Formats: sequence, structure tokens, C-alpha cells
Amino acid sequence: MTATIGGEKTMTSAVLEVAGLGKSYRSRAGDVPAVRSITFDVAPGEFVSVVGPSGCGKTTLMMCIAGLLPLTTGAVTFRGTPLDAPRDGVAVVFQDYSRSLFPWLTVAKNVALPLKDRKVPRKQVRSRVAHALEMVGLGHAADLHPWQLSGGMQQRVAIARGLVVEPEVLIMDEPFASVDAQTRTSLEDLLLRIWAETGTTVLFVTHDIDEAVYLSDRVVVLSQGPSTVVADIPIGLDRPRDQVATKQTALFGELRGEVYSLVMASEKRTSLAGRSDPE
Ligand SMILES: Nc1ncnc2c1ncn2[C@@H]1O[C@H](COP(=O)(O)OP(=O)(O)OP(=O)(O)O)[C@@H](O)[C@H]1O
Repeated sequence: MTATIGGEKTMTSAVLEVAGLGKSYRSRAGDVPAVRSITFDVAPGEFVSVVGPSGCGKTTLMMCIAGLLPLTTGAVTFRGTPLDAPRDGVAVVFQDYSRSLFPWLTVAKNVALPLKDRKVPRKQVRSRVAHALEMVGLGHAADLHPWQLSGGMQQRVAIARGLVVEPEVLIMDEPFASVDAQTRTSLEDLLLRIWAETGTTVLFVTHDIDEAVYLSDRVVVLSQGPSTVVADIPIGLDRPRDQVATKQTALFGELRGEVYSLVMASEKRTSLAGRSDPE
């Protein structure tokens, strides 16, 4: 496949391939489809966002891709091998930092958790935790507890915990949805800086279309659930991006409008389909 990385076109093979992924939940009333059939791939080092109407199955899709939920149909491959269970090389950051951090552990111990089962020597654990905390600007907070930190700082701890395993792919499910608008923009820029420095591939779910366009190389738009891919839009904005200058460009406005229209059209189609015709 051809990918645009750092503004240059390169021939690459995908690091992550999602092929015909479908997922239904079991209920007493029968199987309830959440994701119908999703196909896309992600090249090494790409930043790809997934957007779609509320409830279209974005979280379900990410849990399936991360190997945390079994698929009903289709396949996910990571570097060409099936990804059907949590794997080294793939880390996940969730929206709700307050439920994903352990309040009784220090920040450093929270960040070190994923290394526990990996038999990493203690000295290396210390240096990797220190490095991950430095990357998110929390080098000074290692001995504090999560409850002593602001919401934005707690989410940075959760990001450091994802980074400590030095993942090839970082999956993020609405990671900034629970913080205020100003904190959100600084976390977006922090993430872009880490992405550029580490070369980690990022697969990012968001409700926020501006955020998806601002951050990404590509935006994958899903239909209303059970979802399929309705568009895969390349985001040709220059990098590095800037919260003011980038968002003032005509191209940003066009891309934002295009993604909005697709999501709105998808929502409208569903509400029309759900309305019974007058007799
Ligand atoms: N564990 C579950 N059991 C049964 N149904 C579920 C389960 N988890 C999610 N669903 C259903 O699957 C569909 C997709 O949910 P999901 O949370 O993946 O969507 P989403 O796009 O992430 O939602 P939102 O935009 O609100 O964050 C919804 O109809 C939801 O009710």
C-alpha cells in the first residue's frame, strides 16, 4: 500500500489490517449486531482516527482490534499475524482514567504495571517508567498518587502507562473526552509531539470531528450501528500542526465540513429508516 508519512509518500506494508470485522453481542432476545463489517488498514507510523455517530460501535471496534473482545466475523492482523488476544506491541488507553488508574498505587507504580508480567529487570523498569513519565511531562509526579493530580494529569499517567511498553501501535478510545476544552488541546499537542518523537502508530477514536481532522493522517468515518466504513479521508494538512494556524486554513475548514456532512448524513439515514411511514 501507499502511505503518507511525514509528508512523503512511501511504499509500506500495513502494521494493522482489519478485514470484514463484525461483532454481535449475545442477549436473551438473540444476537445484537454492534459492528457489521469494517475493513481498513493502518501503515506503520500513521495517525488514523475513527469517527461516527454516537453508539455506532467505535468502542466495540477498538476492543476487538486490541484483542480484548472476540470477533464474530472477519479478522484483525498485526504485522501479518492474527491479533486475537492482547499482544505485546499493542497498547490501549481508555477514556475513563479514573477507573483505569489504581488510587492506592503511586503514579510510578501505576505506570510500571504493564511491565510486571513481562519479566523486565527492575533497573530497566525504573528507567522505562521514568522515561515514559518524562515524555508526558510528569517526571516530577512519580511518587504522588492519582487522586493528588488533576484530570488532565491523570490522563497523562494513563498515556505514560501505554507508552511504557514501547508499543508499535497505540489504540486510544476517546482519551480526551473527560477533560475540559483547554486541557484537551494541550493533551492533543502533547500526543502529537510524542507521536512524532516515537514514530508509534496511533489508532484514535473520538466524537470530536475537529480533533480527528487536527490530529490525523486519515479519518475513517463509520455509519450508524451496526457500522460499516462510509469514507476513509486523507488529511493533507501540513505538519507540525498548530491549534490556531492549522484550524484557520481553508483546507481544515473543507475537511471538517466533509467529515461533518458524512456523519450527519449517516445519522439522518438511520433516523429516517427508524421512522414508520404514515398510513
Ligand atoms: N457488552 C455489551 N453487551 C451488549 N450490547 C453492547 C455491549 N457493549 C456495547 N453494546 C451495544 O453495542 C452498540 C455499540 O456500542 P459502542 O459502545 O461500541 O458504541 P460507541 O460508538 O463507542 O458509542 P458512543 O459513541 O456512545 O461512545 C450499542 O448499541 C451498545 O448498546
